[in-house]
Amino acid sequence: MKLAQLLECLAASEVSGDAGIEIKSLCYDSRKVAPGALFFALRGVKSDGTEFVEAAVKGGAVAIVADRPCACAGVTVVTVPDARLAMSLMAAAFYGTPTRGIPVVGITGTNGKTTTTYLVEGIMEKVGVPAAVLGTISYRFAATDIPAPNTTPESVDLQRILRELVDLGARGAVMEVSSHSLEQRRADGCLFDVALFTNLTRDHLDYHLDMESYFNSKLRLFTDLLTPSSEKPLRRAVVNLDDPFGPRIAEQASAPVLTYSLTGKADISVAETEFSVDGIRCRIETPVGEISLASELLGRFNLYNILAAVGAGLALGYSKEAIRAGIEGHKRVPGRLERVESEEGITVLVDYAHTGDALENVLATISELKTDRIITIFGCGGDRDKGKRPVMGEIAARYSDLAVITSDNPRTEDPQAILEDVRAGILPLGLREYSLEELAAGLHEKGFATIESRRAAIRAALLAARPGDIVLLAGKGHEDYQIVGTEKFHFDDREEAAAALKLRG
Ligand SMILES: CC(=O)N[C@H]1[C@@H](OP(=O)(O)OP(=O)(O)OC[C@H]2O[C@@H](n3ccc(=O)[nH]c3=O)[C@H](O)[C@@H]2O)O[C@H](CO)[C@@H](O)[C@@H]1O[C@H](C)C(=O)N[C@@H](C)C(=O)N[C@H](CCC(=O)O)C(=O)O
Ligand SMILES: Nc1ncnc2c1ncn2[C@@H]1O[C@H](COP(=O)(O)OP(=O)(O)OP(=O)(O)O)[C@@H](O)[C@H]1O
Repeated sequence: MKLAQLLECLAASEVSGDAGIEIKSLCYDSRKVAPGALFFALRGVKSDGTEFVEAAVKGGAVAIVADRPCACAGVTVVTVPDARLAMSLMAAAFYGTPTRGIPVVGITGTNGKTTTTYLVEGIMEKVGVPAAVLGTISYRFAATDIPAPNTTPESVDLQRILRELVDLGARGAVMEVSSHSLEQRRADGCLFDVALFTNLTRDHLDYHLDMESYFNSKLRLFTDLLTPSSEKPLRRAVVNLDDPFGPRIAEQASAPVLTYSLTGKADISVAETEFSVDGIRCRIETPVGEISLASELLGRFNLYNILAAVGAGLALGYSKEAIRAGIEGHKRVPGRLERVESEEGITVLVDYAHTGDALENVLATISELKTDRIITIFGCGGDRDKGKRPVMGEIAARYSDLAVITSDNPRTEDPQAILEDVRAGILPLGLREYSLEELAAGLHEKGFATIESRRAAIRAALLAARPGDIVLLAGKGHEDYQIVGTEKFHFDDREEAAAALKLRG
């Protein structure tokens, strides 16, 4: 494609050099540049892309886009007000705007994005719209499953992947849109029909600095994303009114809003609910009538995800029947309260919760289900935030009949030292501390244990469990590895739990 053609999608640009040159690829990293590429010099957290212009040209770049003066002999230089925004819009144009003409749902929020994307995918499937799904777990469509280094890929990668999946037959798209990506304008260039807000809790403040900036990043999905053309502005916003930030999003959204709530007045609300270890049964009131459904998803926060998906389905104009069937038949969400089959009536759940907040959230949800005892196996990563260790210890012990502290990617730290940091949060509770041998003899009173090997911990916990108990394996979720030192070993909580259940005989 000619550079001049690509420039048509930008409102402002200044070109020095030949705009008639052919652009063969787009690139934002000089280490990956190919001959004929257009190189975007981006401002980064660690470095400044303009420092790599020479390297990019050496690698074959034929033109540069930058938002600061950046002279480079022999290549065309395009100066724009915002290089990241220009990159998004030009990437969409380069890949033929893959989101044009298909329904596209963008989901943002601190929690619930992954689960909600899977539910919306299920609904789309029921109306004959096979959808591409992009998020934390992978970027996928049909048999194509591309590993996801980021929740929302960089715009050049995002548009390329969307093009690939649409060419494979995707007729819709459901995307998790992270706050980082909104701040860095990775999603401008996507034509969203529906923007959905789940919730906003404290997270990522190392990057966004304060809650207000974090909120403002999320808000961009509902207000001022730019697209290569104005052909399809946002059609509908779907907003969780129970979150304190929800009403602010609803007020400022640029499209008509569909609200949902579990506790108050909203367009979508719940008339009846029943939570159990088998799932959720509920009767949902919507502007087009009631939807009664049963889902295998567990707990209150998944009811929020269901309401969000109902909102997306209604916003797209789908029937109540398709919405019900899509949610009831949804696919397993890897590592999000994912069940491991047990024939003995023990509910074994694998969840990705690896922060204090997430762990408390999951445990509070599980506690609402009618069960016997709760056993939690968890750990904290090495070479990462040490402050959360005692906090997670205290939370796990408070909610559980048995909390088993174990390893979760110790990396280059001494695993025992990490376990000690977690244990320090439990000791003040004065609970009984079980040794491995004592645990083998049975769990007689509330307590905790410290078992360094995650495999041994899972086995000990599952041997101590009895029918009616819930056993939560927290932290790893869909991850299938354990990092010890600098080595990565295969380790999958779901496989380990299945093997441990077999040992019960
Ligand atoms: C903190 C953050 O978001 N970083 C993003 C940022 O990287 P950076 O600022 O560190 O880049 P940098 O190293 O300073 O380099 C600046 C520029 O020079 C380029 N460069 C650098 C070195 C070189 O030799 N040559 C070269 O061209 C880099 O490719 C970059 O374009 O700009 C890069 C290019 O746009 C992004 O790829 C990168 O995302 C990294 C991969 C990342 O991990 N981001 C995470 C935090 C993220 O986005 N997470 C969210 C989900 C969060 C959640 O919900 O959990 C996500 O959507 O995944
Ligand atoms: N609506 C919700 N509110 C609060 N917590 C939730 C909600 N939905 C899921 N969770 C829990 O939060 C964690 C993340 O869930 P999920 O993966 O669906 O969200 P996410 O926004 O995609 O987060 P991530 O990008 O970290 O995967 C899991 O531990 C899950 O059990």
